[in-house]
Amino acid sequence: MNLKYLSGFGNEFATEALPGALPEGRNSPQRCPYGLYNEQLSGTAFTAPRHSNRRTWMYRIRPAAMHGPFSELAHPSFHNDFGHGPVTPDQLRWNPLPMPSVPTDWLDGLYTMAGNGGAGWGGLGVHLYAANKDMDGRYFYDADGELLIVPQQGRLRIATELGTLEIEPQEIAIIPRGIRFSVSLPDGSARGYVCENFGAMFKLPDLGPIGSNGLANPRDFLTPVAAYEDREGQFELVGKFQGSLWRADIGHSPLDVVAWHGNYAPSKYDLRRFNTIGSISYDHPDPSIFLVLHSPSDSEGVSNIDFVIFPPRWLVAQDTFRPPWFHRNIASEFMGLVHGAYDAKAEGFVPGGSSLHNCMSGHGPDAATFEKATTADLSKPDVIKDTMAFMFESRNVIRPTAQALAGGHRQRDYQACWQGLGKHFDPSRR
Ligand SMILES: O=C(O)Cc1cc(O)ccc1O
Ligand SMILES: [Fe+2]
Repeated sequence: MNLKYLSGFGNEFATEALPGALPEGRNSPQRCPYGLYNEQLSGTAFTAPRHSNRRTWMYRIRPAAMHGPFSELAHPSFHNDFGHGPVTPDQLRWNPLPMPSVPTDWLDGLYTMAGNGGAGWGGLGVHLYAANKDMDGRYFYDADGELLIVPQQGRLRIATELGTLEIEPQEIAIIPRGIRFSVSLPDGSARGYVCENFGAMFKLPDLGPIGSNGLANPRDFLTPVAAYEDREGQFELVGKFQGSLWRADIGHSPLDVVAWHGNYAPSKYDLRRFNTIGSISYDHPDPSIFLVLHSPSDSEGVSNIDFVIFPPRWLVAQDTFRPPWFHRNIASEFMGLVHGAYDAKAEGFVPGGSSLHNCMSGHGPDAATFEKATTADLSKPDVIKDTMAFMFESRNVIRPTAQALAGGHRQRDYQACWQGLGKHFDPSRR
């Protein structure tokens, strides 16, 4: 099936899977076309300013209220328990999660690595997934946060209330809080990362002196057209609410929206479309130049989450150490690698792997990268090809979970990558 999309970031979209299913000139007619129910889904306060107000009107076969009672659902590895006690300032790194050895769907395959805050007070959850089974007859929604899904291996077909989107590695999907969806795996298995955003919805950054184009361009965000399932059976609805999972029986597919209009909708974006901007004179700019999306906080210029990528690009800066510099930040950085190699790490940071450098913990290029970059011939440009790393950066410390710290995929020798850095200081030589 060829999927159809509407183009634009946060636009007012209108789409119908049956002609005339969207009422004209009003949202709540006495009777909706085709015997549908209407329902509003609000993602922001009713009175939020117009430029940030997000809501969608759905015309559906049955209202979302129709399901059995919820009971708590145990999940061994997906949660928002980021701990309260001491947290190590160590630099941390992990290998990819092993693929499951038993049939595991996307929801069951979620594994929480780190996070801060929670539903209602902002922050983020950082999760991995590794799955090998479709969520057949299972539907999920997250009442706690918006989901930014970053596949690393295998495509995801995400059937949502508002239509179906498919993403492959180097693409991302954004699923707004509360939207119900079900994930299937066209390649049979899949692995990747999820950022659960407890704060303000992701938006495109202002461009300042860059001008009116550049970085992620709004027209490259794609939202699915309306598509509905008219399907009855013994299905399961799983909700994430206040950090816990809840399940309810549901006798029909909740993906039964025949038409909708509004600006609160899932979207996808191909990271390869990012218009990368960098230095063409000297020095390595701050990584904010690679900002794709951010979740703002109440303090101007300080993000709840910055989603930053490190895409293929040319490095031409003169008299410059071209890779990322050594640094310590007020912000905390969780990184993942979707494809290829990352320019600050010669080895050890592998596709599907993760690293965490928290507030004020020193980090930067490993010894091999430092050696290479300080002796490189700068008369020629370097081209960084076949790479796609990303960072979830947060204003608050990203606390690793107990399972991530104890996990078999943790690289306990990570700090060794800096121990080979030689002492080059010589007071007699400038
Ligand atoms: O730590 C990292 O590798 C990410 C990063 C990259 C960069 O170019 C500058 C700062 C920064 O935190
Ligand atoms: Fe960093």
